[in-house]
Amino acid sequence: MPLVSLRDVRKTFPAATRGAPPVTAVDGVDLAIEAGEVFGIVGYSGAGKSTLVRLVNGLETVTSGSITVGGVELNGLPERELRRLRVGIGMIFQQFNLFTAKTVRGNISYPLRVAGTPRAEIARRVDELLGFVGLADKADSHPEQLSGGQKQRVGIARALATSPRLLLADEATSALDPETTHEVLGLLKRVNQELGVTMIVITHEMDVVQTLADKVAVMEGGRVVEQGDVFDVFSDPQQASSRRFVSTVVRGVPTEEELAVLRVRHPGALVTLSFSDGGSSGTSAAAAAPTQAEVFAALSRAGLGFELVYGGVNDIRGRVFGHLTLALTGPDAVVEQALASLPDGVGITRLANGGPRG
Ligand SMILES: Nc1ncnc2c1ncn2[C@@H]1O[C@H](COP(=O)(O)OP(=O)(O)OP(=O)(O)O)[C@@H](O)[C@H]1O
Repeated sequence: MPLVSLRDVRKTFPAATRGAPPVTAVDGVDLAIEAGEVFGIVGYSGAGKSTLVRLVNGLETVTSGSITVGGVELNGLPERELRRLRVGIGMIFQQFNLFTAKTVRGNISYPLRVAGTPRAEIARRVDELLGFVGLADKADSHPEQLSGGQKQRVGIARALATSPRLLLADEATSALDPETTHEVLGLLKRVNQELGVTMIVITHEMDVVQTLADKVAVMEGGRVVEQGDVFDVFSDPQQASSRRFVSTVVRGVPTEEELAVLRVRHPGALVTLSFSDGGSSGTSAAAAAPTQAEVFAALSRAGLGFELVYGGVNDIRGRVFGHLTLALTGPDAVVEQALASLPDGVGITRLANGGPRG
């Protein structure tokens, strides 16, 4: 049985102003999150991601549908039971949400004090957590004396204080610089792997999904438009709306603005070739995918001139996919013949000349 299960979940908020229609923030979502998994939820701002996690920890109630956590149905659960359930769910936030008047120790011990844990036990647990997040020397500091990364480590330690099975992270690294993001992601990975904590991670950052998540759901307009294994969804999204979102976060796909510049600079045929080598853990189909060298050799054999004008490679836990945009020079017939001669397994997107755009 999944640890978290959502069935046809809807959440509608009343209109903010009189006469305006109500806002459907979550619109018929089905998800199953297995114990031990890191599940990413991605999508544009306003897609309904935050509302979804607030429903999972019972901070909001569903308008219709069902959410179970550890087999317990949240809908209609009395407040006391809900509070008990929340002890098993940690949450971390973009802005850390630390108590500024409390020390690091005070922040981390807070959930344990609320839960009525004996003093000696609190002291022992907080020391353990300070060690785990690498802040033993900051126990008596106040949040304003800490860097952003250190604040988030306190946030993580506080969220773990009651030993939850589930951790919800809402844009937990979005306020951090890339290096600090990397550190915090490393810590979250340890939380999953060493402590076995299941995670739901909301993010708009590719690095986060790439580093942490096993599975991902793409949300748009309150709906999950696509979900599955991270590598599959990011290397080969099946739905137009997830393709649009994915192209904004993966490396190697030019933005509309960049494309406009490329089209001016390279008036001939422009194509993006997509590769997916699958890597060591790839499926047999992915492992048989052509290498870039084979593709370049096929283009040369066809007598086509080409120039690499844009590109990038994405590595998701050793499985690699990438996009290369080439400006092709040669008569139309040769371009067509060369593209037709490319080995199977190479995605071809025409960006200019002789086909649909984008
Ligand atoms: N309490 C509320 N009352 C009214 N409308 C709300 C409320 N909370 C969220 N919404 C609306 O629901 C929709 C989804 O919001 P939500 O914050 O869940 O999206 P999101 O994907 O998390 O976006 P962001 O990344 O910007 O936080 C938005 O249109 C938002 O304005």
